[in-house]
Amino acid sequence: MAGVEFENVEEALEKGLSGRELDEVTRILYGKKLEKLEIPLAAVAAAEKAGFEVKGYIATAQREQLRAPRKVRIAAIQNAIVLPTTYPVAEQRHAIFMRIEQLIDAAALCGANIVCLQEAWTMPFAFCTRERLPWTEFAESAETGPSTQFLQKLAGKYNMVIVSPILERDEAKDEVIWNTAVVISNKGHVIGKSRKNHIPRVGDFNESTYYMESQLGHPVFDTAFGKFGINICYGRHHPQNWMMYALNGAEIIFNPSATVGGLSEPLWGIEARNAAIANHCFTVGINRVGTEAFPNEFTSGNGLPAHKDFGHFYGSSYVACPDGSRTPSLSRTKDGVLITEVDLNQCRQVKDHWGFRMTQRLDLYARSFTEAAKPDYKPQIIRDF
Ligand SMILES: NC(=O)NCCC(=O)O
Repeated sequence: MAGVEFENVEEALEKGLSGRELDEVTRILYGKKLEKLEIPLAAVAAAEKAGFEVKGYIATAQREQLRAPRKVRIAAIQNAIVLPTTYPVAEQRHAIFMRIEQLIDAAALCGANIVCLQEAWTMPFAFCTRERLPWTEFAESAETGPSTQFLQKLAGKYNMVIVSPILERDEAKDEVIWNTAVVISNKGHVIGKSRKNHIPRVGDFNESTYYMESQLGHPVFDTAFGKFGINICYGRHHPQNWMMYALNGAEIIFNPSATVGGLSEPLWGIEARNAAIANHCFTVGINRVGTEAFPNEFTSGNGLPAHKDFGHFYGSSYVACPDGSRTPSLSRTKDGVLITEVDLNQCRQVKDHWGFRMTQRLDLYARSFTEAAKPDYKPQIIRDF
C-alpha cells in the first residue's frame, strides 16, 4: 500500500466511539477488558528515546485454594529491518541485533519472563525473491550460530527464556536449511528447537523454494516459566497444528510470523484468538513491521507487473487468552514490545468451564482423518438428487 499507513484499529475505535458504546463494542469484539500493566518509567524513557512502543496488559485468573497463581510476563517483540537489503549481510544482521538488544532491554525492565521474537528476525523476509545468495547466508546453526550466541547472553543476564525464530542451516545434517525456532533457557542454554510445520505457497510467500516442512512434530518446551509450543506463521491457518501443541501440554503457543496486509490482515485477529479459545491456552501472534524492498524485481505469478517489494508488514502483535479476551494490538507501523502478564491457571479454569477437551472426541476424528487421508476416500455426502 502506498502512502501513509493506517496506524491502529483500537485507536480508530476510540476516536470514533466513546462511553458505554465504546465499552460495549470493545467487549463484543475483544472480550473481557484487560487491565493495563504499568510500564516502568525507565522502559517508557528507553522506548521514547529509541523510537519504539511499549504496551502492557494483565490477564487474570480466579483465585484457587490449592494452587498459587502462576503469573508469567510474556513479551512479544515486533520490529522492522534496520538497513536496506542491499547492505552486506553481516552489517544488516549486526544492525538488527543492536535494535533487538534495545527491545529486549526494555522487555527486561518490564519484568519479562519469556520473550518471543518474530519469524526470521535476523534478516529481511527475502523468500519472495526466490534467489539464493545473498539471502541463504543469513542461515545459521540453531545450536551455535551468531544469533543464538547473542541471545544466550541476554537470556542469562535477564533470567528470561527467549524464543528465537531464525533461518537455520542444519550443520549436522546435510547443511539443509529450515525455518526454525530456537528455545533458549533463562540460564542461557539451548533447550531445543521447533520447525515450521506448514510452508506457504501463496502470493509472494515462496518459501518452499528454500526449506521443507518440519519432521520434528509438535514439541512443547517445559521451562522455568511454563510450557509452550511454537506454531510458526503459516501454521496458524491449520487448526490441527495449534491443537497438537495444546495436546502436548502447551499453556502458551507462540505464532512468530511475517505477513503482509494485502494477504492476511483480516484473518490475523481471528486465527490466534480462535486457537486460544479452542485449545484453552494463551496464544501470542507476532508480526514484523515495515516495507522491505529487494534489489531485483520479482513477480507474484498473478499477471501483474514485476515489483521489488512485498507490501506492508502490518505488525499488530497481540496476545489472546483462553477465555476469549485479547490485548489490543501493537502498532501497524512501529517497532514494539507487548508485555502481557498472564496467570497460567486460567487455562485449566477455562478448560473446566467450557469443557472442550472433555468433549473433543479425538477418537472419532482420528478414525475420520485416517479414512480421509486415504487416496480412495469417498466424502460422506448425502445427496438430494
Ligand atoms: N511467513 C509466512 O508463512 N507467511 C505466509 C503468509 C501468511 O500466512 O499470512
